[in-house]
Amino acid sequence: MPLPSYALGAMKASVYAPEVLARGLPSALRREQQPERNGEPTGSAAAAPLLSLQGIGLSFGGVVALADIDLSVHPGEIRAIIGPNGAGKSSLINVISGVYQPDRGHVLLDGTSYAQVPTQRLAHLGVARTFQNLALFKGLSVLDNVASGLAYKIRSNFAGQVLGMGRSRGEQRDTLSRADQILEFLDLAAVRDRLVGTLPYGLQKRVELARALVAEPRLLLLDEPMAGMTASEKSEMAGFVRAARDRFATTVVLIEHDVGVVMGLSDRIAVLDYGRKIADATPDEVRNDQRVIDAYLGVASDNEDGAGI
Ligand SMILES: Nc1ncnc2c1ncn2[C@@H]1O[C@H](COP(=O)(O)OP(=O)(O)OP(=O)(O)O)[C@@H](O)[C@H]1O
Repeated sequence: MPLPSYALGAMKASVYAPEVLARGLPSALRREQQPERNGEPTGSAAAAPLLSLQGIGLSFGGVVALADIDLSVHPGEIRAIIGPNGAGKSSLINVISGVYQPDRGHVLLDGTSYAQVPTQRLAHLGVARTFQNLALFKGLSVLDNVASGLAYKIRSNFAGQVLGMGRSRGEQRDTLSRADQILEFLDLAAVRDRLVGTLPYGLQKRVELARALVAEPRLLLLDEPMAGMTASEKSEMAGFVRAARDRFATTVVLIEHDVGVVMGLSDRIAVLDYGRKIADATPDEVRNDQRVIDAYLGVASDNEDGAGI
């Protein structure tokens, strides 16, 4: 479903307006609220990376979408990937989720190369994702949509499922119970039996998060989770993403246009520009990185009076 024009306008404005990037963030989103482990933020560089990208290159005809991208994301980290329009964010998340095969380089999850694992088996490795444009079953209930996030685990055969016999009955009970737990966790229990298509857009985005989370993935990929949302919905969603990381120890990689929200939510931020990674650092470092400022403004800013991202 295409995003409403007001949402696109807001997203582009947030990309190009440094004063938006520098704005104050709701206290619920401030980084000091994130959990610590032995005095270090969760996702510290001390642990081995859960996700590693090594020398990723991807072209579409003559267009270089990604060039020599390295990325290491550690367990429990919330990592944002940002960049101006056309920078390569979607291409990168599609490479990580196995939708695109890179022309060059390797994607490793816990040391295992994706090249050795068919894309459809990523869920079994513990990878779940949401999509930029909602990919929900609009004619099904919220509960059924969330339960579908566990479909890859159903082992019973088709006849067993249709007849509600044997192992399938127990599986069904377990699936629904887990879906109900996630609905409770994401404050969606009140709309459990509503058809997804009848819900406001912001709630549909949250249902998609619930469907990805129900399998308790090790790696959660979020493709513009706040796109089209109001400011308060974005703030709420950021809180849920952080809560999900805390509760399930999930590692989160997200791309998002609203850099103001990203700054408050992420442990580290990788910045792409024309398919290259130009920065990979903490929000504070990224905010003050001249290459990043230039990429977003599209001009050198020698005469900036300290206004950073
Ligand atoms: N399927 C495709 N076919 C041809 N070119 C593509 C395709 N997907 C992406 N590109 C090109 O690759 C480059 C990177 O695009 P990508 O969509 O990954 O950037 P992005 O940072 O996600 O942009 P946006 O913020 O506008 O969504 C762009 O030049 C784009 O036109």
